[in-house]
Amino acid sequence: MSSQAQPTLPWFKNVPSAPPDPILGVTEAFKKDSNPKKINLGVGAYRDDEGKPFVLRSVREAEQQIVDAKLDKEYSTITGVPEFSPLAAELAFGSESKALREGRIFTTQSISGTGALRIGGQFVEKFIPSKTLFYPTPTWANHLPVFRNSGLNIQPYRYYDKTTLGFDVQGALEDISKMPEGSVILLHACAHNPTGVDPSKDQWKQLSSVLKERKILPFFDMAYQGFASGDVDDDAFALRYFVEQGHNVLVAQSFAKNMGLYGERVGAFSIVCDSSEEASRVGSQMKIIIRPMISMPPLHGARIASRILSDPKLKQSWLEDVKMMADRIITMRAALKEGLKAEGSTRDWEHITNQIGMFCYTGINEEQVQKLIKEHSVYLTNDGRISISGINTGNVGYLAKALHEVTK
Ligand SMILES: Cc1ncc(COP(=O)(O)O)c(C=O)c1O
Repeated sequence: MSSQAQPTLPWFKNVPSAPPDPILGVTEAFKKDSNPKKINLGVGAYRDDEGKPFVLRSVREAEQQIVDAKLDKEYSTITGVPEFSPLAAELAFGSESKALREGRIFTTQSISGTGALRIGGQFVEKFIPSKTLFYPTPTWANHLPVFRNSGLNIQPYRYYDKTTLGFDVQGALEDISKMPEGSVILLHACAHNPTGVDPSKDQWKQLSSVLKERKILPFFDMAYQGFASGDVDDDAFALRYFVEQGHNVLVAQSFAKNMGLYGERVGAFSIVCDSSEEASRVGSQMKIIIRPMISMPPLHGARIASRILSDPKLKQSWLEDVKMMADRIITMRAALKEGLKAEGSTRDWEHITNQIGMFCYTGINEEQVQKLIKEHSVYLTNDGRISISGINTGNVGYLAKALHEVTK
């Protein structure tokens, strides 16, 4: 110990205040606003047409079954939910998946999508020598600290073209051509957050072939399976195609949005290997990554998801609700675009309905965002991203008016 050591008491006097989280900070500001017309377009948790949290019928029913079966007896004996990982893997990779049948995929329960990304990041840090992960620009704000805190060197690649408001395929391919062999690339499996812009099927095929040639390892973040098209299998196209093409991939899955289980933190992390023996080795390492982080995953939410995925009736009801939620988002996108037209806006708002999924990149600048917040009590992130889940038939007219006011 140095003799120059600072006095230790009081212990925390040098701890500075941290800046608010860019997304959760929006909700904090929203809560403080007393305007009855205020709208929260920050967080992407699904809301019904009255702006209330939505509990899926399948979730209610599965929860009742769990209570009736008195599964609480197992609370002190089980480590994680044994049937959950195979069911999650089947949802992601498809029941027809050859890799799955061959036992080449290791899957483990995780603390929702974020926890899956984090343990995946840690695995990359430990076993992929380059320790470098390329992320699309822009990407979900939390990706950066998740991977940085996993000890990775993170680098951007071009994804969104602000002039075409679409996927910058040329920019992405050019950047991929310069990625060092052995790097990892983060891909949003569907419903890219925040842009709502996904590659087309042909562009996915092109990406698959280029990434394979360049020897880049794909890490899929699948936080919105079902929210892009309303169909969970269609939304898994890119991931399943890559696996069919022989890629080894890492996958983070979240059930927060598509089952409305945000608070239960239900997720899974998978690695597609070359053999079942390799999957078993990889799995043994994942276990020792997870143990000191969370020891073991929680039961309740994963039990709900397992029941839904294994009971044909519950699964059908769930798939219908996924479709309903995705359709409501499409309807609200159209209503917002129509509302802006009705206000007399002459701006091009076509991208509102061209984009897919929970989020819409409005294309408005930071000054306009601040005006929306301060003058209209409409809350959103600084980059102009709005969560469609915060829009409903009751507030879409007010929102269109406010958006027109700040952009005319
Ligand atoms: C792109 C993306 N990935 C991952 C997540 C993680 O979500 P969760 O940890 O709530 O499952 C989110 C949530 O907003 C997201 O938008």
